Amino acid sequence: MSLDETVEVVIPLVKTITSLSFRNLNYTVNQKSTKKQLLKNISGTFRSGRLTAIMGPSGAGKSSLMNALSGFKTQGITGRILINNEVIDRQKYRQLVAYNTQHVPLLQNITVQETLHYAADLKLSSNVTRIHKTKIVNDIISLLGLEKCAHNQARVLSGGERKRLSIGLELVSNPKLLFFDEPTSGLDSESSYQVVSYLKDLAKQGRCVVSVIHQPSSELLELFDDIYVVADGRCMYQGALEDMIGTLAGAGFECPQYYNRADFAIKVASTVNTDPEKINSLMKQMESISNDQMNGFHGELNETGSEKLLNESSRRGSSPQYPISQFRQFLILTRRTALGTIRNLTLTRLRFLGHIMFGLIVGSVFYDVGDNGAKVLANISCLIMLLMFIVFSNSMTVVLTFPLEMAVFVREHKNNCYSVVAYFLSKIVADFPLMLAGVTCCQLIVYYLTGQMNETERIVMFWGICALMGWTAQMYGMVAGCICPVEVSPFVVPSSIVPMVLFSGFFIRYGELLDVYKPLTYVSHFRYGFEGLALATYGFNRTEIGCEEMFCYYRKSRKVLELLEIQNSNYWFDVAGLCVWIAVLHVLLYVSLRLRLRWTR
Ligand SMILES: Nc1ncnc2c1ncn2[C@@H]1O[C@H](COP(=O)(O)OP(=O)(O)OP(=O)(O)O)[C@@H](O)[C@H]1O
Repeated sequence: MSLDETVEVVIPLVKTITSLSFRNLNYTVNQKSTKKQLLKNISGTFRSGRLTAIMGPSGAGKSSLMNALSGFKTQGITGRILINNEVIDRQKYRQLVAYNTQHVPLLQNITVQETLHYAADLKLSSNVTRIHKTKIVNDIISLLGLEKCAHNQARVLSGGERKRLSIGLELVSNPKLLFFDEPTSGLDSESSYQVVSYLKDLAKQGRCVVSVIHQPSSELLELFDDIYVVADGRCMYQGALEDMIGTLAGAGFECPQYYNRADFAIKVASTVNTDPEKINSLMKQMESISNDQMNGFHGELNETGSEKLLNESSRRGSSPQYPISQFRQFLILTRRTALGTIRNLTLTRLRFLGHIMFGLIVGSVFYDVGDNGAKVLANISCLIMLLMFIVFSNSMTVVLTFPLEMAVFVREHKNNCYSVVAYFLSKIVADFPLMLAGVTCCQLIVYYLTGQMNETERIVMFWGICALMGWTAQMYGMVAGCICPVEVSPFVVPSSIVPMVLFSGFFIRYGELLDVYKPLTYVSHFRYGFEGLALATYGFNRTEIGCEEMFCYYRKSRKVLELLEIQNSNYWFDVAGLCVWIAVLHVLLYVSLRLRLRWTR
């Protein structure tokens, strides 16, 4: 943990949560050369069994408070978070909390029911039976009124349905603490009322439910028990809804008759800079209430036996980080990714048919050039074309689909659903077969239509290089999709691949390069791919090339190898070069996933 990460999260060892308190929370971010304080020594308490609304003007720090309390952000945050006045470790805290952010990313091609099932598989212990999980999922579907769309894929859901599904995802593990960031944004008044009613039901069942709410109608506001108003990163009011107007009036802010109470509170909070004296005294009053509450809880807990609870929890020992083993996580994620890929019919079909179409087009353009001494240059061009297609098609499709999956990965990993290793391995395994199938079809069509040598060893060697290039390209796309923002990666991938093509040995030979560029040929995976294909085609004791003309300059394959300056090259060296590339890209992908999580801390 870095030095500035001094949040002391006290994760309770107790089964029943009665209160979540936070003391002197500060949240500071670096902005250019300065530091900006988003939360300023803010304190408060949320009780279970009650639905609490966090309100405040835009930019007051509501989402920042949620991010800090949910543990989704840890960098730059200091202070204490206590549950039942006990300090708990971060790991346990994350297991108790569910955080529904404003925009929950969903896997587009998975249905509502499947999404909840996968969440149950990942979040519930493997001791929970399949039947029990199905019951939990069905209960959530009916609780949230999702029966009508249970078999719809996420991409066709309405805004309200998406919202309810995202809430359902948090309910699967029956968390004790639930945070929602504007769960009604984008919903009509009726859907908003429904969603907040669900939240109220959840709170009534004994959970601690806190929701940021933006300008609620009077009817919606009535559903909340407690209100927490944030103004400029500080607490301006906390307490019961019915006491709010009285408290504000006591501080000199009189609410006009028939005025919406939420609007009035936000209006008062907006005067934080214009009427600082009155607001400051209100904030001081709230701070002293917070202190009193903390002291009160401390007494309460001592009386009701927090010691007993602590002893009980230590007997139970510390719980593992994830509800299921990493191997099971890997299996579930692989299944889910594969299902998503198969369901993405447009892209999957396009990708597969694209390979076949390309094979047919290139094969017919370069028809029968493989064993023709007069068309050697055309055959070599065909090889580089094939490689370019394999690389661009496999890297670009991944680069466009990966970022959305990344958003899901970040959310689920932060929710303690699975490890980075499990996700990393599942991603590699699940995407591999489609790539291999496409590349195999494409290269076989090209190989036969262009009339290359019909020798098993050559066919296998040719296929091996194409498969390794496809694998390299796919990994390359994943790394770029993981590190770069989605607006940048479609540019980064082609523009970084083109220089590799330049040093492949096709456009300019090794001997013709300036000395300064020569080392780059060892870095270019196109060099290994192109050289490997050329050797599989013309190397390995291939002596004569067919010739239908009177004279063919490239009658001997040795001449072709000399033309390309690869007469002394070794096919297995090229295979090794590509394997090194693949290994490095795997390491890079793992590091990028970790970096991605770090950037969102
Ligand atoms: N990473 C960041 N770097 C710099 N400033 C930030 C960062 N995150 C948030 N802010 C700023 O902090 C302030 C509080 O942001 P926050 O999102 O918590 O406000 P909010 O009350 O949730 O607003 P809204 O109701 O508009 O969503 C805003 O002025 C915002 O611009």
